[in-house]
Amino acid sequence: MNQLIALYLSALRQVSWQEPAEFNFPDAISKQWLLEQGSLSRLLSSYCDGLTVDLVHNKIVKAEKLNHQEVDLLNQEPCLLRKVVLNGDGEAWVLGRTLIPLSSMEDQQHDLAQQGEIPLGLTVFSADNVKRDALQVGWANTPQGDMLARRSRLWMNHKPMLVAELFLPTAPMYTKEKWHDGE
Ligand SMILES: C=C(O[C@@H]1C=C(C(=O)O)C=C[C@H]1O)C(=O)O
Repeated sequence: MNQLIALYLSALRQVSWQEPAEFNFPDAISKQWLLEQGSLSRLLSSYCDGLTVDLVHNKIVKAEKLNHQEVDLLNQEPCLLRKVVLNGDGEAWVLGRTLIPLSSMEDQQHDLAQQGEIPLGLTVFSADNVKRDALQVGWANTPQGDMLARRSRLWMNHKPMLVAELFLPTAPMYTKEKWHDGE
């Protein structure tokens, strides 16, 4: 793994997560991005010609490796740990770290362990029953400066996964253009 990505992932793990109602959002645009309820992959796709995924990690972690918050939000059980970089037109925009309990991968239409370089959101949000909850936001203190991050639990067919996302400096969230309206 690229050393910078490893540092970003470590900063993402150390975010002190806050409730959106108590968070001081730097501006309205970042607030809209961080509170997005639909698929982030879809939203990012609307800002570029090609959204691509670099899969940097895709392995099972033991239940004991989860921290207290993760256990509270999921369960104490082994998970698939998936780490990706989402690139818009070749530029690294978002780093994603997802924990998918093994029980959440059972009885799904797709084998999430074989997701590879397809954005997870495209698969999850194609399911009939999708819900997002437990959304929290925060700052990641990285060697390149502070970057916004969020974490939420996605339910796919009533089974949870925990997705943390770090918005890298070139992400469209930080560009000051007007909020994209799909035109
Ligand atoms: C969870 C979503 O999918 C995105 C895709 C990810 C992946 O491919 O691993 C990780 C984080 C997300 O930003 C989404 O689109 O909302």
